[in-house]
Amino acid sequence: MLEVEGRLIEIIFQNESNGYTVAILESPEEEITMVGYLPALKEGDHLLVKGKWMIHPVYGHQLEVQEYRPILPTTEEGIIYYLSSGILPGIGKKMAKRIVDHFGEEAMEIIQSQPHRLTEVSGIGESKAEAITEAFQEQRELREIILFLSQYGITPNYAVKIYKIYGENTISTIQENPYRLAEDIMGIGFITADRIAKTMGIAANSKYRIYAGTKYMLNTFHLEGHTYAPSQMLIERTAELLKVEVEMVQEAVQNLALDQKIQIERQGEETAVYSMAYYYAETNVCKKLIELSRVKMDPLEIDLEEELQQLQQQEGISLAINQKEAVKQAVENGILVITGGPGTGKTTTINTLIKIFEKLEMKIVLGAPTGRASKRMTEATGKEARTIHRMLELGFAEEEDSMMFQRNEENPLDSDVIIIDEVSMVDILLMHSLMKAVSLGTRLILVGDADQLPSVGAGNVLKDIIDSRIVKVVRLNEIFRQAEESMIIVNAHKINHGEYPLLNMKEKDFYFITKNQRGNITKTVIQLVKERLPNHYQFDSVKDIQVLTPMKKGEIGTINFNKELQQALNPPIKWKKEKALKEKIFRVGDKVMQIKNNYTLKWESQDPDSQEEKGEGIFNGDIGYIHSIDEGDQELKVLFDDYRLVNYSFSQLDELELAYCITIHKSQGSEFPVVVMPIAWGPPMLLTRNLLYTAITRAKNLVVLVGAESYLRMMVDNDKIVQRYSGLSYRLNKFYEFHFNQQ
Ligand SMILES: Nc1ncnc2c1ncn2[C@@H]1O[C@H](COP(=O)(O)OP(=O)(O)OP(=O)(O)O)[C@@H](O)[C@H]1O
Repeated sequence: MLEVEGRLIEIIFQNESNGYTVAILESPEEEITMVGYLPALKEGDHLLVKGKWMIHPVYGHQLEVQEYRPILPTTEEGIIYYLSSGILPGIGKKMAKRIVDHFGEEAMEIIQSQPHRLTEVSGIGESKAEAITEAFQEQRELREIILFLSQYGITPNYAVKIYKIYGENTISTIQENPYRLAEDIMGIGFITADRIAKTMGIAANSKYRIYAGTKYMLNTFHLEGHTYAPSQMLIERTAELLKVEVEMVQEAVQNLALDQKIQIERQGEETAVYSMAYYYAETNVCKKLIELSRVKMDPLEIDLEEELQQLQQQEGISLAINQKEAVKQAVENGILVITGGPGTGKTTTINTLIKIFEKLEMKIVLGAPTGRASKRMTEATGKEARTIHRMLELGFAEEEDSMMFQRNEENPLDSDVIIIDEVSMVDILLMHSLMKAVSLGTRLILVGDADQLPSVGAGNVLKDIIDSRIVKVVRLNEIFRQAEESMIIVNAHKINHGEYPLLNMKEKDFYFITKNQRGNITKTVIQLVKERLPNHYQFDSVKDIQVLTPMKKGEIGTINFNKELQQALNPPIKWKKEKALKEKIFRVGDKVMQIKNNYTLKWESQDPDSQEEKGEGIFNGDIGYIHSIDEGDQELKVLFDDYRLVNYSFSQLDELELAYCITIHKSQGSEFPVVVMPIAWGPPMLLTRNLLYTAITRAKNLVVLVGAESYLRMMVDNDKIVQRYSGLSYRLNKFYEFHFNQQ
């Protein structure tokens, strides 16, 4: 291998995320073009590089760098160049020259080992000497760290993040226990830390590895939706992952519990293992639910019966018994759950409650877990509803650099009544945050359909509360005549009860098109979306019709459908700009979805009548359209909800996905005029009753299912709900039994 020492005089190109660089190195003999992964280098750096020559078809001779090491310059000229290159604060060319005039070729050595001597140079006082020494030290450390970590495939961006946390101890910390990276650095997980550890020669049965592996596995349970892991299962899965003895993991679990890193709790027959955050969330939610359910609310200064009479007359409706019951309980209790399927009058009940509380000039706050659900709630009630995150004022705390809710036990929501819709989507951590911000004496009304898919995050919150006997629950089970007109609603209830839906009734809104082959299913879905439904019903192919599917992969998965639908609805045209990202292509006009909550993404309103001109936050599940693509600025703009325009830098595009077709899981909390869904074979855990139920209840005007009826029946019959390990209902029931026995 060739070895060259020289000074980097020009960086021609540098990819910030992976450090790939093309640069010119000036060696005593010649100027060399070098290429390779050379992260965090700056012009002026002195390097020793090792590599080999290659000939690029366009650029000619280049040195392909395989290894490099920053070295300190040794010649006087080199030292002046280095010191004045901007790396050190307050040193320009003149000062650099003065330092070198004073110390000669020893200058670098002196700055490193006897920095106090810098004050010998005229113009450098104590504080300046200190600042120079510190910056010099930092530069050197950072570079050493970047180099050290690059051996393990860690990009410079992460190296800088790691350095910020461990500082000068970075290398020793990682050498001692690389698994700390997984705990301390956002974005580095157990798998990466384990790879580093292996390269470093850390033994497979090292206690650090087993601790970290156990925590990783526990977190995997949380990601799968469980608030705890059954102890035996956790131990076995971890031992299998790490390929170590079960006894070793058993010991690790005990030690982690002794160190209060995890919590072990006996729940009846089960031994439950919790991460601390989930343990606190679950126990505190439980405690708050009990407190809220026991508050004695002051009676309202109205005659409720009379008020309801008047309201019913005004609105021209007669509330069902259970709706009236819901209103009464909401008034009398600190907390109430109102649950029911589609068309059972939940929204009507919410509206009645709002009118009653407003008449008494009580302060009401409305919220829902997602952007789309809160928008729907706003439309249905005529009152502003916000996402729970907004309601709790998520923001940067002054002294922290992480996001926190500004509404909490010290600064609770200022409201007499809080109504939350679509509670089935609220997970245990969000419920915990909400509970903290509700003060006793406020009426909390939770509304939702417990038969929808459970929350994406861990927990079974709504179902557990309903099963608990602690919190008052009113079930709405009457389907109103108006709602009964709709086969979507009738069939949703049928499916929920395990009955097969009625298909293809004349002049109705629920259709099944039989296609037995997958290729034909895809073709038919595309025809429906592109031509048949728009021609027959005047629906807009892109804005009104949503294709939903259980899965991502395969012929009827989102990836394939999006490719096909994009080609059919928004094909490439010469003047239409596009941006390719891995396998995806984003094109102007494409329908896209934000796939994670981003609270800091800024939007500007395009609607002159809108009250808010700008704001922040685009949420998981928000759907928009690509408005423009600018290669020069490396930006792509998306218009959400017809008025919020958002700039995505190209590096943020992994937050977006094409949304002509989305998974049913992602559709939770949203509604669309038309839902088209392929029905075909898939993994049985995906072909379930409540997935089908969730899919069809997303449609307001029309459902079209395309595929084989046998699979439709299979879905209706498959009422297996993947069990979620959650201790909320156990805890609430324990309290109930205890309390009951006391009385
Ligand atoms: N007491 C009532 N008498 C007559 N019609 C009613 C009554 N309550 C609700 N409805 C009507 O039934 C339909 C469904 O009611 P609503 O929208 O309140 O139900 P929902 O449970 O919120 O439904 P979804 O979950 O589908 O939004 C509406 O058309 C509504 O006007």
